[in-house]
Amino acid sequence: MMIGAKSFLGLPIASPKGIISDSNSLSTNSRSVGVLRACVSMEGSQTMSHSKNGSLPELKSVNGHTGQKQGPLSTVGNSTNIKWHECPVEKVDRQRLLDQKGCVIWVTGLSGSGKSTLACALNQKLYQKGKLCYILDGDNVRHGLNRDLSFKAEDRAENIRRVGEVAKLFADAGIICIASLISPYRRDRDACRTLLPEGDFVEVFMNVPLEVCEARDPKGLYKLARAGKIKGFTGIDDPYEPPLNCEISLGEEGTGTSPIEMAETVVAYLEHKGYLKA
Ligand SMILES: Nc1ncnc2c1ncn2[C@@H]1O[C@H](COP(=O)(O)OS(=O)(=O)O)[C@@H](OP(=O)(O)O)[C@H]1O
Ligand SMILES: Nc1ncnc2c1ncn2[C@@H]1O[C@H](COP(=O)(O)OP(=O)(O)O)[C@@H](O)[C@H]1O
Repeated sequence: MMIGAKSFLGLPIASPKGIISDSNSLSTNSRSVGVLRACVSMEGSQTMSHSKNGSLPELKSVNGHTGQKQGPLSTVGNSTNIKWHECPVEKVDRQRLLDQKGCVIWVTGLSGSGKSTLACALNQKLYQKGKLCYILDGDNVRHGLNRDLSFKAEDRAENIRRVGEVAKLFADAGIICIASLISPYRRDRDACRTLLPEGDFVEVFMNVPLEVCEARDPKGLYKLARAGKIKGFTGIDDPYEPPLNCEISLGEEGTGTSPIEMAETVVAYLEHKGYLKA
């Protein structure tokens, strides 16, 4: 097992290069320091305050530019002559409205490891706390946006890239976006991580052995894969690369065994890192 799992606030988690055990260890952990810095800079750059009558927050930064495209023309990929469009209502303003910070909870693991179940339990827990979440589930996204993609390696990579970009937009909207996909390749997950500010990408590994996933087999897919009726099935005849530096590894001792306990572990992490307030 590549990840050490320890505890913070009495709950075990894995840290990028070892262990986060309590707030004292934050100063020695680069990613955690990054989170703290991000939080400080968010505080420092607030552009909203609540209006005197206590209703909607007021924008401080309105400067009359309400649709101007500024800056030079760019070329990005195959898109030529494009310009970035700024708006005075920014991420920090949306976060103040929602009283939370946008981020991406990236849930990775084998088919049957409990990704969708965790995503749903986590969404419910956060909803009960008045926090806005949205789930991007691999199975669901493949019904629409990614219906053109197969399960060969390059299509899985494109699947992850698109979901990573969409998740980034949700985080920019101030929403806690839960992306639950097998996402079997480290390189693809790491590429999504780099799309987001330090700390805003929380990788959650469903550390459930293949034998357990196969015994669950709720859709009968492992049986079909073993019978050779599905080719390139993750864990059977296609690879899964477990994370080396995830923030949370569920399935470790102390992270809980039920979906609700696992969701509580993730909520405690988000609370500890300051994502459940603006
Ligand atoms: N060959 C193969 N390998 C793995 N999974 C397969 C395959 N074919 C179909 N399925 C079903 O597709 C679901 C996984 O989709 P994802 O988008 O999460 O996969 S990936 O991230 O692109 O690898 C996965 O859902 P989960 O069981 O929820 O993980 C399966 O239902
Ligand atoms: N923590 C858990 N403990 C026991 N069974 C679970 C747990 N989480 C999910 N399951 C069960 O495992 C099966 C697969 O869960 P699912 O969330 O669909 O996995 P995935 O999305 O990774 O394919 C389902 O039958 C689900 O009820």
